[in-house]
Amino acid sequence: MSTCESRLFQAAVMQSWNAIVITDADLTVGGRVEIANPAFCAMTGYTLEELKGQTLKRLQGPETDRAVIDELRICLQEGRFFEGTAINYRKDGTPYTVHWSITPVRDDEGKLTHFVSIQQDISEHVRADRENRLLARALDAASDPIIITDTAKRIIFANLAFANVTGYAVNEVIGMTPALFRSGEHDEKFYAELHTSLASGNDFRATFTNRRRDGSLYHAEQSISPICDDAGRISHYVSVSKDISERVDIEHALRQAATEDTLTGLHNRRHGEQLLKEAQRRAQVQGTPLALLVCDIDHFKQINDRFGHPAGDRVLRDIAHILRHSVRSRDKVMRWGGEEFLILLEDCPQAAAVELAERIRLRVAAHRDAQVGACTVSFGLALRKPGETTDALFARADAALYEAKRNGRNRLSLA
Ligand SMILES: Nc1nc2c(ncn2[C@@H]2O[C@H](COP(=O)(O)OP(=O)(O)OP(=O)(O)O)[C@@H](O)[C@H]2O)c(=O)[nH]1
Repeated sequence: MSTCESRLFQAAVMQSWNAIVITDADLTVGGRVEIANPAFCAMTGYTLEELKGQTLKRLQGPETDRAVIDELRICLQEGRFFEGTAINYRKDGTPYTVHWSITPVRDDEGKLTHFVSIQQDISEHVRADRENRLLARALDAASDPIIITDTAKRIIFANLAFANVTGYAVNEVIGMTPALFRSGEHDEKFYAELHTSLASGNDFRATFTNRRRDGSLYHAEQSISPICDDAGRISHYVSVSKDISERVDIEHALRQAATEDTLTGLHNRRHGEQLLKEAQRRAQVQGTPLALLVCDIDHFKQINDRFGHPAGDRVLRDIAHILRHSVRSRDKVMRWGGEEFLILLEDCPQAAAVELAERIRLRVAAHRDAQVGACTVSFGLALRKPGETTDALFARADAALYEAKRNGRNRLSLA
């Protein structure tokens, strides 16, 4: 090697960020330090003068892993390369975790002359790694579902509670976006609010309806918060949720029980009265037509008497089904009493209401129950007059129904 090259190598060793120490190969005492660069001195706290001629055993201490040292010794004795990690101690007694790679150096005759050890203090890395593992274990132990996503909305962490609630294994959701759990129950406005809130650095809290792996839905009270990096830029989002399906299901059942007729699934009378009042108010304000169609099954008592109550119930359900599937989606069909139904038609002119009643009449007449056979329905139709109350409107529709019954049934009568 030329003098110039030698100078260059020396400069490289001295300026290296990695700690470099070179010992002789006399393993009877343990290899004495010949060269140590400034990074090594800074790491250990010893000066070159203090290290020179000494073995590196002085860096070992109570927590130094004996097994690693034994393996190191065997490797060096056999003149092999060694790589390993152990705890060493600085001059002031503080421990640090060091990673070594030690290369044996031989002379022209192949005789071992030195060992070059390149070392790195990885204490910070080990500490951060331990802390990360502890945090991951803590998140896993949390009973509430937690996920962390990156800015591309990809899931980078999901805890066990999340896996339990969704039915997905943790590794199945890593790399996916939360769109995987979309139920279709939320409109675009909901997601727009979510994105606006998070993009402006605010938390977003809402009750989400999500889809599990098996397709079933669950309800979660979810809080999503942005997490910022050291530069203050949003780098991740953490979502903590609480499965509230049981509560939502109970609330839903209670709401249904309060508003729905159990036999037919139509709006019940109590809820129907409220819907009627709301429709009447809208018609009043907007000046739009409001039609009320009262529909009653003809001779229903005879059906009960001849075929029994269960057959009567079946007919009620079938006719309710026909009514519901004959109207527009915005129309309201209610079970008003035993065999009497009310159809509320907002913004519906008389001709359209008459046409609808006729359509229903024909469909009911065409329907055959295996036991009961065919049955018919009669209608009374009233169109709201300006300023008319719901009671007065209903009374006129009911009177028209009475008229239809009196005139032979299976027909519509106009108020
Ligand atoms: N199966 C069954 N029957 C019911 C239910 N609610 C009321 N009813 C019966 O419906 C029948 C109604 O009889 P009516 O009011 O005399 O009327 P109708 O026999 O249909 O005669 P018209 O209306 O004049 O054609 C009664 O026998 C009630 O007991 C129900 O939920 N299920």
